[in-house]
Amino acid sequence: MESLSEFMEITEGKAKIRVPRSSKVFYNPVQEFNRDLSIAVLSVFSEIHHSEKLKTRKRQRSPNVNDTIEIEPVKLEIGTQTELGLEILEALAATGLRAIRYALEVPGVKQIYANDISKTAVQIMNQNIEENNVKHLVTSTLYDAAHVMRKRQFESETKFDVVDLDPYGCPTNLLDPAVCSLADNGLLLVTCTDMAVLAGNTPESCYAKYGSISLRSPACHEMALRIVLHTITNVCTRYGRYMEPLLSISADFYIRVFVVIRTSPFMCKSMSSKISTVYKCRGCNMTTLLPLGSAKSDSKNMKFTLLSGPPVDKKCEHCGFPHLVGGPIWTGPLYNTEFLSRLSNYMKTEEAEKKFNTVRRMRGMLGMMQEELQDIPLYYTVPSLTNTVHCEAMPLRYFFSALVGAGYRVSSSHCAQNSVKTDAPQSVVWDVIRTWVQTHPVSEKRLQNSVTARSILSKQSMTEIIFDKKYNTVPKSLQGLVRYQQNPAPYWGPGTKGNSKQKVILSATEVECETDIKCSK
Ligand SMILES: C[S@@+](CC[C@H](N)C(=O)[O-])C[C@H]1O[C@@H](n2cnc3c(N)ncnc32)[C@H](O)[C@@H]1O
Ligand SMILES: [Zn+2]
Repeated sequence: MESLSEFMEITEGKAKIRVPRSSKVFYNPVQEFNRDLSIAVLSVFSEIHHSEKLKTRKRQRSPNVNDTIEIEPVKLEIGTQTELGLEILEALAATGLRAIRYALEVPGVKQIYANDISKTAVQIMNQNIEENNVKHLVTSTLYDAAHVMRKRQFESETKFDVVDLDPYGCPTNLLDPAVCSLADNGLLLVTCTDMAVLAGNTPESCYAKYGSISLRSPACHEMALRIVLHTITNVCTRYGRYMEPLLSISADFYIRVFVVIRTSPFMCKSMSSKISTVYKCRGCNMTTLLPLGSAKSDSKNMKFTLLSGPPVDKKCEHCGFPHLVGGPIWTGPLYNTEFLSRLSNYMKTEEAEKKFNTVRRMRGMLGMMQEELQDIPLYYTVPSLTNTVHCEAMPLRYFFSALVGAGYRVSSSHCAQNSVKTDAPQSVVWDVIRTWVQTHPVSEKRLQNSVTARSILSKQSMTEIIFDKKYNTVPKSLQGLVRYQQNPAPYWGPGTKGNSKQKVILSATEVECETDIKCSK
């Protein structure tokens, strides 16, 4: 062990921890947002979990009580052991910071298990647990994470209520034991930092790790989320279980999903209708989805059918280029709307205001998620559309107003600035661009050099498009909130094994959007 002078003290939330200056053990300050959000999610989840447990207990004690049993909300305590509280595994705990913060900040905890495979990490973790006075709530272990989870699955009477996987890079080798060690209605929290793989730089590695081909596209960050949700679904269904996302977030250099794991062999079968293959045009980037199956229910039964494909012609109807095939990806919802609204209500409280350094960013992100069209997977970005035809940039609000005026629904995505989700057909999206080009013409030279632009612009617009310069894409409720984090902090990026020095990119500034178009730093 290093001497005390070789440690630096870090305060985050209610925890004060020591990390060796040599930084053999991982501490990434940029992940504070990730940890804050996890604490907020767990706080809300803990309340729901607790009242479910109380209901189950009441039912067991008096079996004749019906399903509509009412439970008075109980104020759960923080920092003391709650009998029916959460049993949480932090499988890759490093310095123990996250686990200690869970103990000091999440209400209704029964026990937290903080595990790491590194001996040095566990030594430092033990010291941190002691100094934060949470020995009664946090137990450390020095094992391979898979071993801890399998041991729980096979040797314990109860399973974990929460499993948190926060690895360097890819978590998929731990998903099977994680799913098997979770109780029914338990919560799985997963971080993935291998964004290059998930965003389409190495589709073959993505297939090897996640069982899905990633594609480079403007919507690659949402596609990354959907690849991971597909992978978790795929693991779950092997065990007669399925997952339901409470929250899925793309932030900074990583993604993080919070999914509830439930058991139902019947629901497992219907998952094929929520997983789709992706066809992406090589020329104009338009993406078309083909679900693996269809599940429709009448009043009595669920009917499963196979679908015919492909959903696109050999050549793209807009630009004539062929398609790349990617996926499969999850095409069900990214969020549970009821949970989102409970979480954002919690975020508005004074308690949250005092507790989290990153509260403004969390509010902004959650607000955006609540606005997002849940039934529309993937998004366009306006710069990518205008770049495809080489025309002048178009403000996001013009694009929104054109689609709304033509009778379609629109929203942004929290994953990317200038993003547009819409139920408008692809041809209408191009009609907006065609109409824009009428007053913002593309140079003849550029047209000559781009087959894609020529093909798209040679067609007549079939939709009446009106641009409303005054349209505001940011609802009043979200104005003044931090929506997209643009300039990350020094040492921004995921850590790597055995090296805690990260890429240095720009300075730390939050971006606040009063309107949708320009974000001032
Ligand atoms: C990204 S860090 C965890 C950071 C921590 N969750 C936090 O929020 O501060 C990853 C940790 O996983 C540990 N690790 C890597 N492979 C492991 C395995 N198979 N089992 C347990 N721990 C492992 C590493 O030693 C490292 O401390
Ligand atoms: Zn095309």
